[in-house]
Amino acid sequence: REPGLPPGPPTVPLLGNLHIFPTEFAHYKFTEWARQYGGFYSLKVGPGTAIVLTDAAAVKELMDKRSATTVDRPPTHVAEVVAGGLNLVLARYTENWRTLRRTAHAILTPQASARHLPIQLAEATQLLHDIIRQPESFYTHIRRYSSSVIMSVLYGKRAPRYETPETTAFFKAQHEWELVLEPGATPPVDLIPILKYVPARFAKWKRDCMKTRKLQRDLYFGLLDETKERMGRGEENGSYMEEVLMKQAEFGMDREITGYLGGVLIEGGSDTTSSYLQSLVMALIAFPEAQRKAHEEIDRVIGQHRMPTLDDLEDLPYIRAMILETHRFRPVAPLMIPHATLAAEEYNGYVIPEGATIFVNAWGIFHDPDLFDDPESFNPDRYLLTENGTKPGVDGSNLRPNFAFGVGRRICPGIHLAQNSINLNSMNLVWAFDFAMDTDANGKPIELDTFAYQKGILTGPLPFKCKITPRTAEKAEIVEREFAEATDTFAKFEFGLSAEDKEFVAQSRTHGH
Ligand code: HEM
Repeated sequence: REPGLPPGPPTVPLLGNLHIFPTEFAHYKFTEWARQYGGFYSLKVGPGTAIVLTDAAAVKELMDKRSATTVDRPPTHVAEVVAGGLNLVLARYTENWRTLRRTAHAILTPQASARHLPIQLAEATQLLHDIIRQPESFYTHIRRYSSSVIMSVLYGKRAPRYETPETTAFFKAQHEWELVLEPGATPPVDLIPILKYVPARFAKWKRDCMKTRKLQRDLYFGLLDETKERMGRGEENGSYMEEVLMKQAEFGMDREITGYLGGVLIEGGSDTTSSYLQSLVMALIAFPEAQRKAHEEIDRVIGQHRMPTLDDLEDLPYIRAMILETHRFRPVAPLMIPHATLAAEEYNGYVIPEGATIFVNAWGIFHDPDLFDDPESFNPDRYLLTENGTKPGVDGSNLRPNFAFGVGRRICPGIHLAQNSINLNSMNLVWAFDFAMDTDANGKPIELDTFAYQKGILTGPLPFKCKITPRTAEKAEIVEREFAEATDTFAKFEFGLSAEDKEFVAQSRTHGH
């Protein structure tokens, strides 16, 4: 460790801390180290340096205030090979990133996101309808919901079933993408660049990258061309990619970059929202007292005879607190997405070198016992006591309610669309259902493992079993009625459906009536 760097675990020659660098669930190890070395420490990764921030004041200063220097991402050779540097999430600070970001920002404003509420509402009703019919498949129903919303919003084309071909193609491409991005899936090409030049026939990782590239391109450009053709026929339905295509010149987007913008937004929008909602269900089961309070509030404010609407949220402080608590309890991106520095910075008397990777340890901050009372408990009440859920008397002003969505110039551009989905579905799920642990053959409840999560930089619960029952017969009827009434909204997004999807739609509508 060079002099001037913040402290960190002892290093060994050449490797630095590489031999102890966690390859999965890194946020747990990073948090353990934070309790030992403090909220601002360094790790040596071979010749490179990584800084881990587990201190909200340091995050605010370095990531938000000095975001002009901390806006970069570390080099990821795999992302270069697979997406030609055009993946907005992983792109370095380049002209292409700026173009992608500007366009994403322009089409994802709060006002623009509000225009997509009708399809979000309709899809959220289908989610309740699907869970009523097949409660045991709630996990995939939630995944279908988020994938269908993002496809509808971007390309004006929905996914009535989990098995809808575009959804299946996306999940397949995404799975391959996650595999090649997994630490250890490739030799350390970013540390030892010469490895990039091994011919593909000797390097399986290169062939895997090319396979992923093809899967992504087939899907992204297929959807883009379909949107263009639909516009050519005069069948616009107000989707985001229509807007991008119309303003391509104004946004400075060519075909290549436009295709990847759509693709990365499907990626960013699908499993993040579904992981969040799956975590919420898990938390409500594991912490029945929180569920009881949420039920009590929603019964009191909404009553039994109508579904909640987004406007109701204002009158539902406990539900709002529950929504924030879910972001804290199980953040979808526990280490956010690593940033990197464009120039050296100084902080607290230490140096952060140019090109250092910066991990914002959201997990470690959200689970810090000095900030949060009993951080391992799911307890929405903490957000009724203070704005950021911190213990009364502790300074929580370096946090903010949208902290789980990232920092500085890289903050999630999908935040408004995502938060609308989260708000709507959180209210709906609590209003409609009782959630309980599954029982064994003797009727004994089977405890949930609330740490059974997927590996990866974005994470959500592994599939789990539980019992979901509609709270009243009347509520189940209201859902069926609303679902039937959403037919016209759905119809605008149901073009080019496969024969199976058409059949499914016809059947579920009859059922709805
Ligand atoms: C529960 C929902 C979501 C959560 C918690 C979430 C969280 C995050 C986080 C933590 C980051 C990294 C920010 C950083 O590097 O500082 C991020 C980036 C990003 N998110 Fe989201 N996100 C969600 C939904 C969405 C949706 C719906 C979209 C698309 C419509 C989206 C698109 C993106 C993109 C494109 C980036 C990369 C931005 C960049 O690097 O400039 N996300 N998100």
